Amino acid sequence: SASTVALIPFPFETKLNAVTDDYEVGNEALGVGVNGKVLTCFHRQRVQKCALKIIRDSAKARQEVILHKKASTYPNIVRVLDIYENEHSDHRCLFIVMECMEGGELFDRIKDIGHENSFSEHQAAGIMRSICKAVSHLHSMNVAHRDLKLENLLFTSNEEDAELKLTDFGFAKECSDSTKDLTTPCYSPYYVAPEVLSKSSYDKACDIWSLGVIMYILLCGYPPFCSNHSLPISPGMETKICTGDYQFPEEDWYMVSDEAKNLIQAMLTVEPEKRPNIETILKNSWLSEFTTHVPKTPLDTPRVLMDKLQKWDNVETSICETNKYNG
Ligand SMILES: c1cc2nc(N[C@H]3CCCNC3)c3c(n2n1)NCC3
Repeated sequence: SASTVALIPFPFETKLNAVTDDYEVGNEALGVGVNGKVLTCFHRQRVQKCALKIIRDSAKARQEVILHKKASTYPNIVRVLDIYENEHSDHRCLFIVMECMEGGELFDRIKDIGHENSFSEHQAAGIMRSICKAVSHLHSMNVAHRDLKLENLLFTSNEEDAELKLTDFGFAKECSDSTKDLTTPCYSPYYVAPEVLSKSSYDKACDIWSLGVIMYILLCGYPPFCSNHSLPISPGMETKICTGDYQFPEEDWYMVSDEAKNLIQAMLTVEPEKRPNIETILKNSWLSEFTTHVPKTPLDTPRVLMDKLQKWDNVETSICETNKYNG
């Protein structure tokens, strides 16, 4: 059965004693993710509040833990403090102890801001810069996150100057460098299939698309692609995504700068091979000079449209296969 499949060993020290030896586990659920819940926990000696994510042990779970731990030394990534391998309700589980992000999800901060005060293009640029820095760290170590969304971006505190960090590596994947290293002996050029040559480098490109969707939502409060009825995804919506069919409705976008719109358009390029990479994105003037350059025009985030923005937990959205573009 799956549980007897040989599991890849961890390339770092994990703890085999009970997590409750060292932490008192709170019963407050901080959040619920695709593959596990997040609780509060308190270190008994250090008297430090942390976040605890419990996932059932499997090859996929180990991949998530290994990649998150590897990335967690970077500033804009949620820090992993301890990993425990424990039995839990007679299943082998992995307990990931992380720094507790007291400010909650970016998703909720946008909804709150939508109802309280204006949310400036300047603030949106600051947020995008933090997210792009996290993504550039990941891409520099050839890891694609593949699940960039407002729910996976968390603030360290509720203060104005809180830091924004990326979490949830359940879909993350090591991917070969975008400039395909044709010398690696993993395939013979005569026999290599097109998807082998192209697929892996597109994992990073899919992160850039998600950044475009996040930036669009930050600036107006609703997503560029949504299904007309309340279903999470619909054939009409999938067509709009695959053909890059979205608009900047004048009534919500007239006060947004052209630089911002041009940057979104670049990130929402349908062909992955034509999409700019994260280094190019970070050099964009809207991001690099946002301290002086980006206008501070207040956006009146549309309140009525905020309801369109919903959490899509546990929805397997059908992503357009890259080979549709090759057709
Ligand atoms: C570390 C990790 C973490 N994850 C959290 N929530 C997760 C739940 C699943 C979707 N991504 C975010 C929350 C947190 N923290 N802190 N604090 C408040 C909510």
